[in-house]
Amino acid sequence: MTLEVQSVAVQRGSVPVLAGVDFALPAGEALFLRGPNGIGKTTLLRCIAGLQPPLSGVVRMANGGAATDEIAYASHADGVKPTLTVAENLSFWASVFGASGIDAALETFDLVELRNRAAQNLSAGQKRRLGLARMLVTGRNIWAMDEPTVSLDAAATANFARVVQDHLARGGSALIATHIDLGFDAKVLDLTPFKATTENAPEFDEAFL
Ligand SMILES: Nc1ncnc2c1ncn2[C@@H]1O[C@H](COP(=O)(O)OP(=O)(O)OP(=O)(O)O)[C@@H](O)[C@H]1O
Repeated sequence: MTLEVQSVAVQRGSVPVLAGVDFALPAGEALFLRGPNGIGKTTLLRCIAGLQPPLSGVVRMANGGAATDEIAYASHADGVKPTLTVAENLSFWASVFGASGIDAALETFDLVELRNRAAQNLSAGQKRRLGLARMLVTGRNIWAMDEPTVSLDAAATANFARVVQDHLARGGSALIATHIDLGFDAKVLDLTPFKATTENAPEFDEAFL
């Protein structure tokens, strides 16, 4: 269950952002994506999650399967439906992914007392916890997460780190764009050297600009 990213180039708004990104993410491991603001962490995660195609290169499972069938993606925007309650949001996602049961996810992210509150009435940190609880109910093996600890307090951040480590111990994997130290060891990929230039983004038509 290894995710392979091979020679991937990505663009945003028709402008090449990264080129030549290569890594493998085996089961049981996490990889932290780092780099300065605007380097392309979000763009790369969106590509790996299947929300936009790569300019070139390949994202796939080592066993030949489709990566998009294995990945659950938590974006900046949380993917939370504002008018549904906490429980309804999680039940909705459980049904989308064919999983059953939301109780463990509610407990894990300290959402039990908030289960009947509309998501639009949650605080920023509570909403973020709901977005992360969604990862659990998908039943997916690979969690791709973009700045998952934004708005979380210290206790919730530590809890999130434990949840990810439990996920890894069960054979899952995690690809996490984060500027903070989550307090557990994982490989780090600094994207700075992969910043696209017109030389290493050969499919970019400069005359288009
Ligand atoms: N909708 C858009 N249209 C055009 N360009 C965009 C769009 N969204 C982002 N960009 C640009 O694409 C580049 C990569 O942005 P991206 O959000 O992937 O970076 P990031 O590494 O995740 O940044 P941060 O650390 O600030 O979250 C940036 O230069 C950004 O300004």
